[in-house]
Amino acid sequence: MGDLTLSNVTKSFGATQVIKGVDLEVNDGEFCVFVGPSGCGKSTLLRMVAGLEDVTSGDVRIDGERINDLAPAKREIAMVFQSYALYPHLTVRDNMGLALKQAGTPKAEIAAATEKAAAMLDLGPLMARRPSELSGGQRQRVAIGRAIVRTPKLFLFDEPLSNLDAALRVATRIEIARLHRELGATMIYVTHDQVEAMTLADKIVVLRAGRVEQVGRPMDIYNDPDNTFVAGFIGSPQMNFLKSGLLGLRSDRLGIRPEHLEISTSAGQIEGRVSHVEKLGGETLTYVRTPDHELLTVRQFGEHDHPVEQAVWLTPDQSRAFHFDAEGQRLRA
Ligand SMILES: Nc1ncnc2c1ncn2[C@@H]1O[C@H](COP(=O)(O)OP(=O)(O)OP(=O)(O)O)[C@@H](O)[C@H]1O
Repeated sequence: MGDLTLSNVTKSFGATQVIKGVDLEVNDGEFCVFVGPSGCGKSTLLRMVAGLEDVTSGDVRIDGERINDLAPAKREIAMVFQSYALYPHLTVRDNMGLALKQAGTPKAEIAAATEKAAAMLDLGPLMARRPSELSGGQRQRVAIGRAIVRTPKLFLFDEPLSNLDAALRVATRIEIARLHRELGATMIYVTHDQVEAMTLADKIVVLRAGRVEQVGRPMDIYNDPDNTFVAGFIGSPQMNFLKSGLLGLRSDRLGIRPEHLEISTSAGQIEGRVSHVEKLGGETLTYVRTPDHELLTVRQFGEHDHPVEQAVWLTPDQSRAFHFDAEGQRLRA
C-alpha cells in the first residue's frame, strides 16, 4: 500500500511561510505530479514527505499513519534526485544494492533484487562499471534502479530529468512511465516542465506560491482550468488572454489556445501585425502584435508563410474559449 495524505500542511523558513496550508490525497498506485513555477514550493513539499524537512504544522500520513516525526529511513520511501547522488567508488551493482546491504538484507536477496531492477532498466551490461564510466542517462537509470530495489511504499522524484539532453529526457520519461505501469507503485514527481506533467501524471497538482491552485487529471486540467494561472501554465505554447470587452463579451478576460485562433489576411475580429514566425516542422507558430492585447500566438499545423509586419486579422473560435472574471477566476457557463 502507498496512500499519502497531506492535511493543512505548512512550512516556514524563519518568518517566511513557503507552504501555506496544503491538503492533498495521493491514492495507492497513483502517479502524482507536482508542477508549478520556480520557487512555488514543489521540492519543499516533496522533501517534507521524504522527511528531509520538518513539517511546521499539519499532518503527513502514509496509509493512515501520521509520519511527521518518523525518521526518513523508517518511512519506506525512495527518492530520486536531479543530481544522481551515486557513490563514485562503487560499481553500478554495489550502488544499487547499498541500501539493502545497510539494512542487513541477506546477500542472495540483494543479488536477486539488484538483477531484477537491472533487467527492468536494461542495466545488465553496465553492472560492473563505476558512475564515471556512464553517460548522464545511464547514471539516472542507476539512481532509479537504486530506488526500485528497495520496493518502497512511495517513490519520490525531484526533477530527475533536468540534467539530461532533450532526446534522453523523452526516452527516460517513457521509461519512467513504463516502470510505473510495471511496478504499480505510488509515485510523486516534481517538475516545472508541464509536458512531463501532462504525459506522466494520473493526477496533476498545480502549485503557486505555496498553495494548490488545482488538482486533477491532466486532460481535465487542460480542458477545464479553474483560473488564468492554471490555464496559462498548462499548455504549450501558452494560452492567449484577450480583453473580452473589446469583443463585445461580458466576461473580463477570454482565454483562447493558440490552435483555436484563426488567422486571415482579409477579415476577422482582431487586427494586428505579424511580429515573428516559428516554423517547427509539423506546425507553425505565428506571433501577432495587436494594439489592445499582448502578443498573441497562433498555431497552425503544417508550414505557413506570414511575412513579418504583414497585416492580419485574428478570430477566436468562441466555442473553444474560456471566460474569466477580473480576479482571473473561471466563469463557467
Ligand atoms: N532551506 C531554506 N531556507 C530558506 N528558504 C528556503 C529554503 N529552501 C527553500 N526555500 C524557499 O522556499 C520557497 C520554495 O522553494 P522550493 O525549492 O520548494 O521551490 P520549487 O518549487 O521546488 O522551485 P524550483 O522549481 O526552482 O526548484 C522558495 O522561495 C525558496 O527560496
